[in-house]
Amino acid sequence: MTATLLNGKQIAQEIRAEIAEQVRRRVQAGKSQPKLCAILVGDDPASQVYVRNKERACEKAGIAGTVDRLPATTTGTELLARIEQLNHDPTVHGILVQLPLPKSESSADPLDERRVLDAVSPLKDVDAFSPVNVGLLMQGRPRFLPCTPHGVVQLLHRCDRGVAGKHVVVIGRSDIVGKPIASMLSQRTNMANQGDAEGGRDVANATVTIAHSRTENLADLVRQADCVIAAVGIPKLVTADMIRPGATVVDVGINRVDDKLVGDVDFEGVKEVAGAITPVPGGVGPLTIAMLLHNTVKAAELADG
Ligand SMILES: Nc1nc(=O)c2c([nH]1)NC[C@@H]1CN(c3ccc(C(=O)N[C@@H](CCC(=O)O)C(=O)O)cc3)C=[N+]21
Repeated sequence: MTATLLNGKQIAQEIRAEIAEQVRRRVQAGKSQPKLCAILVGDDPASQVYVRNKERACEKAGIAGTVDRLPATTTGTELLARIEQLNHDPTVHGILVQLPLPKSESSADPLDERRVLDAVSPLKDVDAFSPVNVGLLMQGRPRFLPCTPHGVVQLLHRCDRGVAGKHVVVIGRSDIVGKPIASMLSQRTNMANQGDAEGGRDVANATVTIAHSRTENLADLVRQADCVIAAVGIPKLVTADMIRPGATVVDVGINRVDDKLVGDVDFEGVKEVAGAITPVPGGVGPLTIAMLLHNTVKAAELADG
C-alpha cells in the first residue's frame, strides 16, 4: 500500500469532541440545549440503523435528539402537518426527514419527497436540502452546508489535502453530494472555515469537472484528476488504471453487496496507486453525522444566539 489512509472515523471523533465542547459552553452560558428532531417514515432497516446512529451521536455531543417514527401508511398531508408543527416548535432547532421516503401506499395523498423537503423551515434545515439553502450555497454565502459534502471538505482540510488550483473530478451529479461538492470546491473561499477549523489547507479554488453516466471516456477523464470524488453508487466503478499516481481519492459510495458495505472505489487496487484514499466504512460516512451535529448547533445559534 502506497496511499495514506484518510481516517474519517478518527477525524469525525475530533470534530464531535469540538462540537461537544461548543455545546457545553453554550449551555453553561445559559442558552438552550440544541435539539434535533428526525422523522423516520416506515421501517426500512438501513434507515432505522442510520437514525439510531444519529440519535446516539447527538446524545454523546450533549444535543437533544428525538425521533418521530411514523408508519409507512402516513399520508403526504399528515407528514406535512407534522413538519409544520416542528417548524413552529421553538424547542426544536433542527429537523431532518430521513430519506428515502417509503413508496406511498396512498395514491390519492402520496409522500412527495420534493414537497416534503420544501416544507422544512430553511432555518431548521440541517440537511441543507431546502431550495433556499441550496441557493445560498450556490451564491457563495452558505447558511447550512450539506452534511456529506461538508464532511468531505473537512476531511481534505484536516488531512492537508488542499485542492486549490488542482483538478478535481467529481463522479456523480446528485443533489445531495455531486452537485453541492462540485460547487463548494470551485468556490473562492475555503468552505472548511465554516466548520471553525484552524490551520489545514485551502479546500476551495479547485478546477472541477462533473462526470456522470453519460460521460464519454470516463477512465481518460479521471486519469487527469489530482483529486477524485466518487459519489455514484456503483460498487468498484473506480479502478487502479483510472488513477493518476499520487492522486487523492475520496469514496462517498455506500453500497451493500452480499451484506457487506463497499464504496464506489476498488480500494484494494486503488490504494497501490493513489497518494491518499478514504476507506468504506470508516471514511466519509462518520463525517456526515459529525457535520449534522455541527448544523444542529448552528441552527440553535440562528434561533437564539
Ligand atoms: N435526510 C437524510 N439525511 C442524510 O444525511 C441521509 C439520509 N437522509 N438518508 C440516508 C443517507 C445515508 N447517510 C449516511 C450517514 C452515515 C453513514 C455512516 O456513518 N456509515 C458508516 C458505516 C455504517 C454502517 O456500517 O452501516 C461508515 O461509512 O463508516 C452512512 C450513511 C445519511 N443519509
